[in-house]
Amino acid sequence: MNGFLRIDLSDFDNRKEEIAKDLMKAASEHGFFYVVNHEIPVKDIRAMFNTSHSFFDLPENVKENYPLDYPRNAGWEKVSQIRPSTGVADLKESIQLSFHNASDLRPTETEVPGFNNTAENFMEQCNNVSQQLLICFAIGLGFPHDFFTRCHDISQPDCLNSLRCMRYFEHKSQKNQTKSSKIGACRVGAHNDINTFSLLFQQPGQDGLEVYHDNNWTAVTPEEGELVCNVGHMIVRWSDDRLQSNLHRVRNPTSDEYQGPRYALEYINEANRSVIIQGRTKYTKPITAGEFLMIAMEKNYKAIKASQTTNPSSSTTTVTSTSGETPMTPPAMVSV
Ligand SMILES: O=C(O)CCC(=O)C(=O)O
Ligand SMILES: [Fe+2]
Repeated sequence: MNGFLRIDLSDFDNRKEEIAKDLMKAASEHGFFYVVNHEIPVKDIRAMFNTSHSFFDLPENVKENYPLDYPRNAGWEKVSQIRPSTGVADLKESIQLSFHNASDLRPTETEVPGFNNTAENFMEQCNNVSQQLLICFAIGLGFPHDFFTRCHDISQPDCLNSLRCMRYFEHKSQKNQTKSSKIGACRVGAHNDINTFSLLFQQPGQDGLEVYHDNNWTAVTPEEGELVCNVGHMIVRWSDDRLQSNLHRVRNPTSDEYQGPRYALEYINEANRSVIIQGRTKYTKPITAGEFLMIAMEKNYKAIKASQTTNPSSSTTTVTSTSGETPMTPPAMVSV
C-alpha cells in the first residue's frame, strides 16, 4: 500500500460534494490516485485488453495499413513516442482511437472480429467515468458544475479525447529495439502528461508504472477492476497550480519479475481544441487547448534538441504532439 488515495465513485449523484473534496486532496497532494466503485465492469476491461491483444498480434504489414495520423489523433505507431527526459523512444507499440472521422484507422471486422464494438463500448464507459470526475473537479475548483464536461464534449468535432492501447515489448527481446530505443531504456521515460487527466488500466502481474513522490519512485499498482487516474498540465493551468501533475514512468521489469509483454490502456481526456484554458488568479491569459498543445510541443522540441547536444548518440529529431496537432516533422511523438 502506498500513499495514493482511493476515490470512491459509488452513489455518485448523492455524494458529488464529498467526492469532490476527496478528489481535490488526491489531485493536489499526489496528482495520482485510484478510482474505485466506478461503473466499468471488470469483464469489459478484460474484453478491451483481449481485443487489443488480438490487434497487436496481427502481422506487421496489416498494422502498417493504419499509420498514426497526427491531425486525426488516431492510428498505429511503433517505437516512435519520444520522451524529452530520455530523448529515446518508448519501448512499445500503440494504437490510438479517437471519436470522430478516423474509422479507417482501425482494424476491419475480418482482421479483429468485435474490435470496433468493444472499443466503442469501452470508450463510452471511460467517458462516463471521466465526466463524473470532471463534474467533481469543477465543484472542487469552484467552476459551474458542467464547466469541464462542456470543455470535454465528445459530440463536438474538435474533441481530442481518445483511447490509447499499448503493448510494451517482451523485456528480453532485443529484436524490436531500434537505434532510437537504446537497450536499458525505460519502457516509458519519466514525463508529465499534457492533457487534462488520463484513466490508466493495467493487467494484474504487469506492474512497472511508478510515480515520483517524496524523492522516491513509488509503484502504482491497482487491484483488478480499479483504475489509476493521473492529472495533466491542462487542469493544472485551470487550477492555477492548486492541482499537481506528477512525474511518472514505466520501468523495465527486474530479473525476478515477469519478462513478457506488458499491455496498458489509457483513456486520455484532453480539452476540445477550441476551448479556452484560463486560470482565475495566476494563468489569466486566455489560450485555446490547440495553442496550449502547440506550446507544449515546442518546449519538448527544445528539450529534445538540448538532449541531443549532450547525447549525440540519440537519433531523435522529430516532434509532434500525442494529441493530434499537426506535426512539426513526422513521424516521432513527444509527451511531456
Ligand atoms: O503504460 C502506462 O501504465 C502509463 C503510460 C503513460 O504514462 C503514458 O503513455 O503517458
Ligand atoms: Fe503518462
